[in-house]
Amino acid sequence: MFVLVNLKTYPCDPLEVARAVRDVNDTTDARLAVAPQAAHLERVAETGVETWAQHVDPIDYGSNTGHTLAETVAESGAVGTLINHSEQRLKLADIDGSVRAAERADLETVVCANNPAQIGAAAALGPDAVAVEPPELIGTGTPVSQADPDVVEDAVAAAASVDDDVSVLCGAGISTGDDVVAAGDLGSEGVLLASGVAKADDPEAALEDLVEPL
Ligand SMILES: O=C(CO)COP(=O)(O)O
Repeated sequence: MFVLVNLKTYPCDPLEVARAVRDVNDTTDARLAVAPQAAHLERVAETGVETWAQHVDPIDYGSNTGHTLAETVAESGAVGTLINHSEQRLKLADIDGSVRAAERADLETVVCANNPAQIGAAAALGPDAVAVEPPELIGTGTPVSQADPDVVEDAVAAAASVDDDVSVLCGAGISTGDDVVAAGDLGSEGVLLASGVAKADDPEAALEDLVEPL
């Protein structure tokens, strides 16, 4: 299972979480990675943890003030990027452009989507993976794998019907090892989570709990 920890703009110490993700990764067969804010990418990557960006823009080098260029993200040490997170929604053409920009920079891609229909559309753009995250469950602590198992199974079916090579993650409310196991049982190849680790008093303990049954 792939466990991708999105730090959003939570007021956590990104280096503390990065070191915890790195250290717990060394204890498990699961693959763990962290997605800090763009301004923290370089320092987080220097810890040796697998580092992802939260977003790249559908742009190339040039006059794009305030944008995030995929090549700069890669130079900062990221190996992948989220695209179209529920808190950073893009138009379809821009999702496509961001996937192409990430590919140009050799970044792995996870395109997020709200529901199975959008997952099918996202999979058609040829990312490495898609992630289904019902917005109403994000940050609630109520895991999508329990509250809405159909949405995960339907997302897996939607992606497979478009492109078998696109893996499916799920997210929203995931915070325990049981939630991760339930996600896997529904056909998900990984989970995307945030508050369960970024807002935990002890992020390393939270991560150990997440991977314990894997
Ligand atoms: O948006 C999410 C991950 O990108 C999910 O957030 P929570 O894990 O806080 O529900």
